[in-house]
Amino acid sequence: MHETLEPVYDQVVGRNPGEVEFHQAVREVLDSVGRVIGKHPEYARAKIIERICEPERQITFRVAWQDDHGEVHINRGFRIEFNSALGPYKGGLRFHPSVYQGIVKFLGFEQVFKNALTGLPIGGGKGGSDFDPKGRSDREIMAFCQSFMTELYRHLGEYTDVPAGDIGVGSREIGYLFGQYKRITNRYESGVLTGKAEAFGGSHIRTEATGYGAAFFVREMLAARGESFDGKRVIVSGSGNVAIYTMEKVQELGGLVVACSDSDGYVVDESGIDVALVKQLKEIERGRLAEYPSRRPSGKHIAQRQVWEVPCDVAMPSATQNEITGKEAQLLVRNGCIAVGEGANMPTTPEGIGVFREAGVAFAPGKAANAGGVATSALEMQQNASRDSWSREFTEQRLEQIMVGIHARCYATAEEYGVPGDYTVGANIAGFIQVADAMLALGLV
Ligand SMILES: NC(=O)C1=CN([C@@H]2O[C@H](COP(=O)(O)OP(=O)(O)OC[C@H]3O[C@@H](n4cnc5c(N)ncnc54)[C@H](O)[C@@H]3O)[C@@H](O)[C@H]2O)C=CC1
Ligand SMILES: O=C(O)CCC(=O)C(=O)O
Repeated sequence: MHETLEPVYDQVVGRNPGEVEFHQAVREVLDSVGRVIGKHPEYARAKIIERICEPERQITFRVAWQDDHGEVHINRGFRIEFNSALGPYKGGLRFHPSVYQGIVKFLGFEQVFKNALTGLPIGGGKGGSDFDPKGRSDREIMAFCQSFMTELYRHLGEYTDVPAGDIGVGSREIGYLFGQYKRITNRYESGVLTGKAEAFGGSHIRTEATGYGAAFFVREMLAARGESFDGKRVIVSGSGNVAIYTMEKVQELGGLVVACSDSDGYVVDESGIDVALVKQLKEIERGRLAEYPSRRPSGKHIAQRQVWEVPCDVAMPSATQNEITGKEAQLLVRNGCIAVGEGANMPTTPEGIGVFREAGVAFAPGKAANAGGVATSALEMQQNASRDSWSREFTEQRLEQIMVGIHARCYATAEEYGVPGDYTVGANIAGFIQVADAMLALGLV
């Protein structure tokens, strides 16, 4: 890290004790932007880096709700409104028992740079709760969402803060959240949430966007090395929203997806993962991957092991943070992996990234590779603002153009700063400069 940034990092650690994921995300960005500091003394004078690491607003609240047996539960809700220099705070909500301030803050911080990379007018934020949706009935999910929104609504607005989904939050939850927002405010404010169902203001392709976008980004990254998905063995972690649509698009682009996972283990299917079956198991039955082989005998379920042990050419981590440490990265490299595209947010630890860098593996960081989701959310906001609804084909074309553009921008920035092919540095610097310039222009606020 640039020597002038060490004290900034120490201050972040001191002011946010115990929030290790947030520290990790900040360190990665500061490691990259040290290259910018010498060229732009105006950023240091205006303390842009110190300001960019401090959320504009942090909201924590109680969420009380009742289960189907009448028992009362208390969860904690969060919204980190990180940076609004480029537009309203924009970023998803995560419902998972592991959620605490440090996770929401790291996600909000990453979101600021990711959203800048899309080139669209959106600031960065993130939220969620330690609520565990696993095994809950529809009515319980609705009760939780209504209670969550009953507090959060006062902080939201299409020009203020616009949440969407993330782990544990999909179009069902967004529907319940929107319904409660509309009821409390008596406003049909379509653009206040994205990821809505197409029946009431949702955009075509938003469901698919993060996964499709990640596949487009990796296609571009492979092309930059004279490679393609054609005939490549691909493994994907997770089997949720991002994983499913990553697999779907990779297969369309000629890759052979041979494995995917959930928190109980993984499925390997040498004839190619049946994505329609994974959708049925996960999106409709809300069940487990362990049931896959009983419906498709070419598949084998390996319990309590990690998908990274399956040999592949391309790995696309699409479940959660820190799932590839140095150890898993070494295993992937040993087994011949040549490219990694992060569908999840921060799934690779700094040690893992180091292993890939050393081995010359093409590596697409989440804040670039998974930006298609939030970019399509911004397209949803555009459609809502103009009371319009675009076709599926047109929306997917826009998504593809945006991903090609993000790839080109990260690639060119890495070259400009003397680290050709390093998309981590390219993404961090390109996103940072855009936000920093806007912050300078907006004055000391
Ligand atoms: N939904 C979206 O549009 C976007 C999501 N992301 C990121 O993609 C990742 C996946 O999100 P979604 O697919 O939306 O969520 P999801 O809830 O649809 O699926 C999550 C998947 O990850 C697995 N998983 C979650 N926590 C885990 C843990 N602690 N250990 C092992 N497996 C775990 C689950 O079993 C599930 O298969 C997250 O990192 C999220 O932040 C990034 C950009 C946009
Ligand atoms: O679509 C959005 O607003 C949020 C997507 C998101 O949470 C993410 O990019 O991590």
